[in-house]
Amino acid sequence: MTDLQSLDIPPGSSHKRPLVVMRNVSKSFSSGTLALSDMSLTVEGGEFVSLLGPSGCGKSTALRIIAGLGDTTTGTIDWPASRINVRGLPEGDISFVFQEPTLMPWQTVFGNVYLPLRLRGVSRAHAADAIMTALDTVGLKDFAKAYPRELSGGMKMRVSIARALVTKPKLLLMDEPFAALDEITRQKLNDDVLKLWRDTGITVIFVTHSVFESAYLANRIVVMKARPGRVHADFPLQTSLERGPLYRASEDYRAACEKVSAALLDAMGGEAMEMH
Ligand SMILES: Nc1ncnc2c1ncn2[C@@H]1O[C@H](COP(=O)(O)OP(=O)(O)OP(=O)(O)O)[C@@H](O)[C@H]1O
Repeated sequence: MTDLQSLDIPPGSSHKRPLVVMRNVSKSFSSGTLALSDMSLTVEGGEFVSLLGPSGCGKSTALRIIAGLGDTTTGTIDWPASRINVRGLPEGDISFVFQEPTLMPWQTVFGNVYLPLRLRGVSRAHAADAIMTALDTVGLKDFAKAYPRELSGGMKMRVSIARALVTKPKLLLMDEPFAALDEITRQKLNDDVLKLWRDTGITVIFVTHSVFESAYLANRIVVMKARPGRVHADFPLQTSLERGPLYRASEDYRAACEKVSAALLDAMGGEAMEMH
């Protein structure tokens, strides 16, 4: 095992400047709901951060604000390592994967993955290599001509991930992407995302309700507290094991689940919590 692997840091990742810095962000909706209050979070290049917390604590709101899909009421989002466009966003550097795969049923897998490049004016012929590489990354190279209706739920989610990767983003934002899938498919996709993270050095912020999923995936856990949403705990999860079947059966993983679970329980003020 190399030194990098033992530190659980993917090769090729940059640790010089933070990728994104969220400073004292508050968000009020017109309904009067204060969804986030004074939230600060700095994410370094190459991290796999899991954002975890009780329902309604503002996880999706925080992720959407980072993606530029919603404004802050107060506070700032900075991108020290990126070139910023006129909208204040490192547009090409961010991709978002939602809970639903949101594929266009009338388009093939290839056509669905092409969408972000089509929106940038790239011709189909010029985009073809990037599309096939993204499909290869998620194991769907042989399904380029298939339509979404021919795919299982897990395969549709893979297409959604390929579509997010086709622009080669630095930061992948994932909002409970596997919550609707069965447990075996979810575990398989967890392994696929880990492989992707290790192979590419991409930075991931992954929202989940699941203690088990966050303890399996992340090398940093950020637990949020509700009403109003804010960061309650922020800690690293390190292991000398590569995340995979051995890790899933290990004492390190059991201890990680316990640690994450205790932090979540604390964020919920000791309310009864079901582990899932
Ligand atoms: N567009 C909106 N308009 C008004 N209120 C909103 C809007 N979006 C979210 N909220 C409210 O903001 C708070 C935070 O919501 P958010 O969806 O970010 O939480 P969450 O932690 O992602 O929840 P969950 O885990 O249930 O998905 C909630 O009280 C929610 O009702």
